[in-house]
Amino acid sequence: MSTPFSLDMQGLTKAFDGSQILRGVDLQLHPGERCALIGPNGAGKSSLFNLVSGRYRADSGRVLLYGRDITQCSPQQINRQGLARSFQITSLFPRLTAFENVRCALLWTLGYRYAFWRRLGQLHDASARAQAVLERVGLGARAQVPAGELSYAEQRALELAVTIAADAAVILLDEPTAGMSRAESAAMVALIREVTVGKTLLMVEHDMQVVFDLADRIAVMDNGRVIACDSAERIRANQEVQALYLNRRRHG
Ligand SMILES: Nc1ncnc2c1ncn2[C@@H]1O[C@H](COP(=O)(O)OP(=O)(O)OP(=O)(O)O)[C@@H](O)[C@H]1O
Repeated sequence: MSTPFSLDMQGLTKAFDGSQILRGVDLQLHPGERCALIGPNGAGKSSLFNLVSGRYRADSGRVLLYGRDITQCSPQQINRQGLARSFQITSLFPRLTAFENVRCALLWTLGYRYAFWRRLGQLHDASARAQAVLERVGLGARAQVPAGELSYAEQRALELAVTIAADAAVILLDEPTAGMSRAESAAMVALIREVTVGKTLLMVEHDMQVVFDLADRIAVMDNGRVIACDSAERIRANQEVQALYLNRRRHG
């Protein structure tokens, strides 16, 4: 059955040790749109990412990727079906070069898709692609530098390269500009915009400047639910969202 949604989250719930963390998350994303996921600490944003990318199993509800149910799939199966989640810097291999890190990610995604993966031609393809992806994120000249020796901003760009390497249609980024200076953050926003053209982006982000610069829609999570998902203008005017952030300021 055809679906207008690239990513469709329906009634997702998850509890840990008896405490309900996700309480019925509904969120639908269209192909080609960029959506920022915001909300207070503990709202459930990372848990939702973990669930959509297969790291956690939902207690109930469904996740559809271009209409295909991926709720019970493993992270690698989900990845191979076209959803990539950003790896944190901590999951880069610091002693491997930038090039080797991207190539490893490609092999992980593609490795089982082709029966004759070990054929030299395909290894060569992966190498060429890894270099091309590094060029795209501005790290072409840094390809042979160990990841651990790159600057912080370069490591974040490498993290992005690793995420987009296999050309997934749906990309989940977790605070891609956290810890960056304003200038680095602006450069990262430009880069993300460029590499996600035509793709679906769901991005957890606390920096509202980045959110407003990049997102077509903003989804607001609170207490395990998406309470609103709309344009920046409408989210700003949304009374429930205003109350959430005003309350935080008063109590936080
Ligand atoms: N594996 C787990 N086991 C137990 N509790 C968990 C687990 N993962 C998340 N939680 C709990 O779920 C709640 C929501 O956390 P989550 O990290 O999803 O929120 P968040 O919106 O991403 O917050 P932040 O913005 O601070 O990262 C927290 O109370 C957290 O302790």
